[in-house]
Amino acid sequence: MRILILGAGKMGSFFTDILSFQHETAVFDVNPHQLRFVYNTYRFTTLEEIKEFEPELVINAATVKYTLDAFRKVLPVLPKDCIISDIASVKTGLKKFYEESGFRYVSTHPMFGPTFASLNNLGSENAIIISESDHMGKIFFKDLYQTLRLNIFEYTFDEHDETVAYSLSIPFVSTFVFAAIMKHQEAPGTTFKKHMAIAKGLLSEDDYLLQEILFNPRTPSQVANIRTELKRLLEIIESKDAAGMKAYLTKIREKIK
Ligand SMILES: NC(=O)c1ccc[n+]([C@@H]2O[C@H](COP(=O)([O-])OP(=O)(O)OC[C@H]3O[C@@H](n4cnc5c(N)ncnc54)[C@H](O)[C@@H]3O)[C@@H](O)[C@H]2O)c1
Ligand SMILES: O=C(O)C(=O)C[C@]1(C(=O)O)C=C[C@@H](O)C=C1
Repeated sequence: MRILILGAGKMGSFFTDILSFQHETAVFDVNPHQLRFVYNTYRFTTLEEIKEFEPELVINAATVKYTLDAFRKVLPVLPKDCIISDIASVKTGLKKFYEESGFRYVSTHPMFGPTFASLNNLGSENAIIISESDHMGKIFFKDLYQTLRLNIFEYTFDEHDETVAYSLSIPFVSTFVFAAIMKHQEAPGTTFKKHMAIAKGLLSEDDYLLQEILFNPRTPSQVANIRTELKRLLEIIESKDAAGMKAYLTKIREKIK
């Protein structure tokens, strides 16, 4: 299959890497320097090259802020039967865009990235496939993700946004709060070091990616739960309420079972 990948960043180079052995791949990036890090693939910098390549599938791995721009730029040079796809962490605006595009589409979200996951062992990682997607497109990504041993879940666009509002924003916000009150530690303990590693990894991610995950309309109510729990915890701590503490620990241990 002829596959065009938009964006030669963290995820684009990963997808190029895994697809280039079985498919004819090409990578297009607006920043030609990024193309130095992709191998065994065509490296495109112009729309003419894309047109000539006649891709059958496009995987949009451009910076999340530019997902729609990247599509809009290449759509005019794609064959009409090409399937377009994205792997964006935030699906805002995509459903409408796809429906109006006239192209078959498939939207998925690999719930991992190179910051924390080991990309050569993804057996404990997950991927979401959006159920509104085209049948053939879904089959392609199901096969690919199965080959990577990922656990696959099928959600609608709405269910995806709801899940992400919880499963990304809660750890993100907890980590931001940890970082916000951070003081340099000369002799940190193990738990501190683990939190610190997460904070450093997370804060190395693209600002816009972090922002868009938190600006998901469903996020504020999730973050408000953190405030409620912190208030309760502070009451227990300030009043040295041993029974309250025990009950609280029992409650939260149940939660993580
Ligand atoms: N990083 C992660 O952990 C992760 C995980 C899952 C999904 N995603 C999603 O993958 C996508 C890419 O994220 P990333 O972390 O690889 O980003 P990245 O910043 O590492 O790379 C993005 C690349 O896109 C290029 N680009 C920008 N505009 C472009 C355009 N119009 N056309 C072509 N290329 C363009 C940039 O030059 C850059 O090389 C995003 O949609 C993100 O939400 C990221
Ligand atoms: O970079 C990583 O390894 C991640 O874990 C990335 C992570 C996450 O924080 O869970 C961040 C954004 C995604 O869309 C999916 C996963």
